[in-house]
Amino acid sequence: MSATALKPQPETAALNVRIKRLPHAQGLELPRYETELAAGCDVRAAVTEPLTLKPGERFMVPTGIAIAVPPGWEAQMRPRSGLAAKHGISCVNAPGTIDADYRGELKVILINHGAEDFTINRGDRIGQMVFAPVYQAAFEEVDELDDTARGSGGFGSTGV
Ligand SMILES: O=c1ccn([C@H]2C[C@H](O)[C@@H](COP(=O)(O)OP(=O)(O)OP(=O)(O)O)O2)c(=O)[nH]1
Ligand SMILES: [Mg+2]
Repeated sequence: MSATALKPQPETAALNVRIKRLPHAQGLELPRYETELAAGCDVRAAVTEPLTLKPGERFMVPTGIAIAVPPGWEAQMRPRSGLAAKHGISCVNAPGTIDADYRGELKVILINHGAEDFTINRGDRIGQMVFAPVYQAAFEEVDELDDTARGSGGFGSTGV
């Protein structure tokens, strides 16, 4: 990759995404990129009252928003590293997959891997969405696949 290609390209056009605020998200910030070149935009908890996750507990936390991901794209719902490092909070299904044809409320399936109770308040930034291009595969059934050096070796076959 050339040095030019490695430079940030702030002029890159953003992806247009329609977003709908649901009634229980009144007054909440919409997803936002916290820094100029952030990959993920933070989504907020649209809980009406504080929600406490005990160690080991999980909960589908509402975000109060619905989006229309453009065809050929997906949104990934990912954990925030600060919550993970400080409190052991993650997404059970990380990265969550938001399909381009999904129109329901976005939820963040949080789990408390920490040793302490963790309380989520209305408006807390609980996850981040990353938009990525996707292809659907056109599967072609065959009797044999081509040989490779790896073959069927996997799951640690190259050592640790
Ligand atoms: O973290 C997530 C993951 C998924 N979803 C929503 C959007 C996604 O398009 C839909 C279905 O997700 P997925 O395909 O991962 O779940 P599934 O268990 O396969 O459900 P379905 O049968 O509805 O596809 O649920 C979220 O709101 N948050
Ligand atoms: Mg699915």
